[in-house]
Amino acid sequence: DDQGEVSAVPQLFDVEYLAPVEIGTPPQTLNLNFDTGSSDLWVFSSETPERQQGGQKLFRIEDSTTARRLDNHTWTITYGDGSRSAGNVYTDTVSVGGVTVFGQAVESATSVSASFTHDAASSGLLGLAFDSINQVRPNKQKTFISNALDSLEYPVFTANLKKAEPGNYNFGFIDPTEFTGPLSFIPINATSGFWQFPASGFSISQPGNASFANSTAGMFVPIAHTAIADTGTTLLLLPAALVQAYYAQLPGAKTSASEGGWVFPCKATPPDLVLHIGTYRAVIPGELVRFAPVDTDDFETATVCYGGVQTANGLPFAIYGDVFFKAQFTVFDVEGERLGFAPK
Ligand SMILES: O=C(NNC1=NCCC1)c1ccc(Br)cc1
Repeated sequence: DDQGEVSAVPQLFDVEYLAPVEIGTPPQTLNLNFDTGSSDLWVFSSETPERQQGGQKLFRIEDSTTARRLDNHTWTITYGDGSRSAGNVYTDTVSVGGVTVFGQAVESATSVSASFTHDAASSGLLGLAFDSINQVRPNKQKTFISNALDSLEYPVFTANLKKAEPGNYNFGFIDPTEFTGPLSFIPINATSGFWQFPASGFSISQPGNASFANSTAGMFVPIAHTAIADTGTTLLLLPAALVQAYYAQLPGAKTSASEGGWVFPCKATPPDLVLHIGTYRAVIPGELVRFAPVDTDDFETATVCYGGVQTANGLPFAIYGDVFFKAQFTVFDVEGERLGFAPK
């Protein structure tokens, strides 16, 4: 019986974005991690072993009069960061932001890996990628957005994440008050099951100088890459050559084996990173690259900061994670298989 100390690292910085989901009858509200990088809706439940629970609110299956076991179906999933979960499958009524789906597959965890156990705030995940990569067997199940599509005014959802404060996801409409410039759409390739798109490279601009971002002053570095839009990943993970070229512009930036990535002096404000996506110029302000202090708990006293831009080592794609969505309002056009970006 493991009596070892379980140290909880306080989540002081935008590690993940949770939203309330109502499951069952009467509705049980759980905060789930909305993840455009996966396609399973799974929850900590009354079937999750106590030793693997870490304070999460549980979906109590036996308390829902509309929960139905999907016999002989199971699921198992491994995420890009190596975290894992697995279990049984039920169908039940699920509501998100006033949108209700009857008969939604709700995957109950009978096993979760340590990083999920130690994340008390998250009761599971709600996948928003394409049905093709749902992990229920022998019959794949549909995602919440796939099931909800016909009941939405427009077949879209949007992400409006923010630094150090709540953001929001909208389902079925585009709220023009949530972004400033024009929306720029690009087609995605859904063959992989992800929100996948090509990017041509990057340029650099001095912080807060948007006009500079569009001028030729910040030379364009043509490091083309394939990316996925993934709200389930915290950082912006890019090809090593691109990350190296970016941090080369930041005095004192270096890779740290102990911190597991690129770090730099906290006193410096990194240059803005401009990602070239088709004709769209996605400006990632340097203050978002200044992701978290490393040697203390606050930016004012820390000397070393951890970068919000890191290398997508060993991954098949670049991962445009939450750091990206804090800078760009994003439309996920499910029916049109397009992504729309706008500054905000
Ligand atoms: O798992 C992925 N995104 N979501 C989540 N990560 C951690 C918990 C949820 C992921 C998907 C595709 C690639 Br390529 C890399 C990572």
